[in-house]
Amino acid sequence: MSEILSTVKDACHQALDTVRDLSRRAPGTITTQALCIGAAVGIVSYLLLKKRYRLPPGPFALPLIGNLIAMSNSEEPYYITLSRLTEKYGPVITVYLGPVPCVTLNRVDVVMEALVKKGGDFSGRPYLYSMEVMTEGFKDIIFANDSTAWKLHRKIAVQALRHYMSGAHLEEVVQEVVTKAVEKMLAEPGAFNPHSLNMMLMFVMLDMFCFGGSKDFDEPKLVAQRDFFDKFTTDVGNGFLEDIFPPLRYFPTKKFRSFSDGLDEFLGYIYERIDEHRKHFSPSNIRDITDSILLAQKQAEQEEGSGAMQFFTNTHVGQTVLDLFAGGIDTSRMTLDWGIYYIASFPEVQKRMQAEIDTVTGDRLPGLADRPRLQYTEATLYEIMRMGTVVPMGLPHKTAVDTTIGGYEIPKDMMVLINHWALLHDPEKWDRPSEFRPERFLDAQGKLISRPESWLPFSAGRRSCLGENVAKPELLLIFACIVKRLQLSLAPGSKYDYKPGISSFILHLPKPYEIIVTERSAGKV
Ligand code: HEM
Repeated sequence: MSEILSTVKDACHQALDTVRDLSRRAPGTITTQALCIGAAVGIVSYLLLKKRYRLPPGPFALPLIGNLIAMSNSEEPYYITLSRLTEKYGPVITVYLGPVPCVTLNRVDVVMEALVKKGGDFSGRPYLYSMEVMTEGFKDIIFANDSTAWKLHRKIAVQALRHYMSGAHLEEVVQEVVTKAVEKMLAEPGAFNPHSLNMMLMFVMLDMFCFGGSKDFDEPKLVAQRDFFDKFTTDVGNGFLEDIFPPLRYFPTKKFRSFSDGLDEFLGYIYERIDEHRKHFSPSNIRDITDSILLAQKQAEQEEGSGAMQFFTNTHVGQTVLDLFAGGIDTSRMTLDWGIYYIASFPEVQKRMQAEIDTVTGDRLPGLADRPRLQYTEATLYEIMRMGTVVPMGLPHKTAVDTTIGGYEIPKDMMVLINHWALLHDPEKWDRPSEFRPERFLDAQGKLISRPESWLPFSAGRRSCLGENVAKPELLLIFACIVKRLQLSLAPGSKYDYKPGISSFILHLPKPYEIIVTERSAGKV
């Protein structure tokens, strides 16, 4: 009892100090008084929560606003700020997204403790209103909380991807789509920004994987979805006020209304494609990922009966397809933007890739069977992914129980973010982390070393990326086919810059740049 009293006394003293400070700075007005009272209430609750749970330390957070002002600082993305703050607070840092506390993990040992050693404690997803809307009530994989339905759909999606990887599909689709993209690049009259083309390359590719879609880069429906998607990921990456301040859900902001209108169209596109598949579905001819998921739905119905299908409705099917389609496009197209940028910026790396690819493939395009012999090219991909860090703060996790991390107590239902940028740029783990050096992934004989412990772009544990085994060979083949056919260089106006252009918690893109491409004589296949 006396401990609780002294905690309350301490909290009140600290709150009063802050209120006095605020009143001294801007005395008199009603707004100031309201701010002071708000500050006092916020600080008391914050300090009580902190004392009760020994929460990890972190920078001072304003009541209601939390650390949002510091986070929106355009000078430096917040994941880089957090990496610097580890010197003061250590690797586990509490920040406030508005009034919502959130624990960030900024070093590989605490990340592995959370995601692997105590995997079950950290495998939830926090409730986000915008994602509830997007996932039609969390009937998806990516944002669904740890549940029976999530486990089932994750398993089905892994099976669908494995089925797809078992044949020659991946290699054929990559070679065909990259050949089209290369033609488009060569048709550019001079320097051009490859962003839209990169995005379209991934859109066409995922459309073919998921729906056996058209290879046409100018297909109007696909172009419209691509343009929506670009805006959509920027909006989602910056978050919605509706997630933080619930009353706004009844009076949505313009940004939220535009998100929800675009989403209706995007979902319409996905469901239209699935409906077409249902009409021509045959279990003996599985054409693509959608067919694989429809097959799983049919098998579940035969085994369990229609009464047990509440976890496998048509909405679940639509959302699983959406997870693979959108999850696959977004991360890969950002990796492609970074990759083209680095390859064009570092001619000596490009030259080594081309020499390796030419030796291994002669006068044909690279294929999956070449992968073991494309060690330098694979090392370049890993370095692109390290430097590019396309999902810098990962996807949010949530604790399922009261637990601990790095010696701190973390209450149940706490949002937890993994700072992938910090792991991939940790100076304790990487020699000169801001330099682009693929050879850091090779041994003295030029062979790939085993995965460095701080290289976790796909995360780890129960929630780890289920597309890792598709994304790595797919991206390797894309880069290998592009540099086999083309010589890339930065256009005279574009200079290499280590700092990102666009960034948010789930977005990390280079500054807009232009390239010049020419056809290689050794690349004629
Ligand atoms: C460069 C490529 C990619 C990167 C860097 C990447 C990274 C990630 C990361 C960091 C997560 C969050 C893990 C966590 O919560 O701890 C994730 C989750 C996920 N990724 Fe990927 N990903 C990539 C490609 C793909 C592809 C190609 C697909 C599908 C075809 C995919 C599907 C998913 C799904 C469905 C999840 C959610 C898993 C769950 O919540 O259970 N990703 N990815």
